[in-house]
Amino acid sequence: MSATHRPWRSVLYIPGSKERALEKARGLDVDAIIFDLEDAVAPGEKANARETLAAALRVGGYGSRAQLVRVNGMDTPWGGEDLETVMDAGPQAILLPKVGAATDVASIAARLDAHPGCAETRIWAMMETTRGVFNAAEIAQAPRMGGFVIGTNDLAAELGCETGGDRMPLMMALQTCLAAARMGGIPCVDGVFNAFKDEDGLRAECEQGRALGMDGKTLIHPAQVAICNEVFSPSQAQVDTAKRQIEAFEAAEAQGQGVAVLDGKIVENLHVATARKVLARAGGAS
Ligand SMILES: CC(C)(COP(=O)(O)OP(=O)(O)OC[C@H]1O[C@@H](n2cnc3c(N)ncnc32)[C@H](O)[C@@H]1OP(=O)(O)O)[C@@H](O)C(=O)NCCC(=O)NCCSC(=O)C[C@H](O)C(=O)O
Ligand SMILES: [Mg+2]
Repeated sequence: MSATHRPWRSVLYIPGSKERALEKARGLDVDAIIFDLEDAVAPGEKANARETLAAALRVGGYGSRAQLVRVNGMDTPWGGEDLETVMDAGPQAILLPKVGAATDVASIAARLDAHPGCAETRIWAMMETTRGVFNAAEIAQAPRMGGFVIGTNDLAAELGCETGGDRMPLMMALQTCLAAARMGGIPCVDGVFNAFKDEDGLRAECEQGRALGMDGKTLIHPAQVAICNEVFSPSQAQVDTAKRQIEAFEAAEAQGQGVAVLDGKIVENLHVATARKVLARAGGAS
């Protein structure tokens, strides 16, 4: 399934060091998993996490959930070894932290090009630095680029802004990254909601992310999954309309028409593209 035609509603971080969580994720109703070697893993656990994660990836069992591995930055003592270990597993995607420019991505893409097991591996970018925000458009079009994950914690820390409430201080960064992702034709997944026991707060932030146009949200705890899937899933009425729009357009096309009419409204190519995205968002992992 291509990145643009699959759901990205719920994207769960799992610390690479936690065997129990790695096991539990095989049964969770999430669209994607971020296996984390970066911030969820303490410095003293980095080497152990790398091996624990490599073993879990070899065993597999994550079904149709998309799988991203977040490595440590290449400017840290761990990034290089993370990348070597992860490349040997032939991952679907590598998530780079604190991407500041397209060249950060291009240098990793060149290393993937040289690795025989990584022909299909995509690179995702954590958008969580002010430099990254201002270079978002070029990053979205970097080689092998698969999508953006917003890092609201790092962004807020660098900006020195407050994160609670309506996230107004982050809005320029969120919308800039989202617009760049749309220009590059890649998914954009919102940042985490830290207070994982606050269901109302999570729901409100999911709704805000959906209203902004985010494809989904990153999560830190299994208890956040159901609310996130619910908010980012289209309603049954939206799914039905999307299916009918596609059918109507295909029927019109078969008769040599470029435009269909459904319920008194025109259906053109762009509506069909939106309808297909609605159906993609309605999908789930298994
Ligand atoms: C937040 C946690 C530390 C809480 O852990 P814990 O107290 O162990 O939670 P529970 O006892 O409630 O766990 C219940 C069961 O769920 C499993 N579990 C917990 N978390 C996960 C998970 N993320 N994935 C899969 N399974 C999980 C436990 O193993 C329990 O299972 P069972 O034994 O069957 O009952 C913890 O949730 C956690 O570590 N979360 C991940 C934190 C993380 O990944 N942080 C880094 C990513 S966020 C980030 O970096 C943001 C970004 O970069 C930015 O800048 O914004
Ligand atoms: Mg971060």
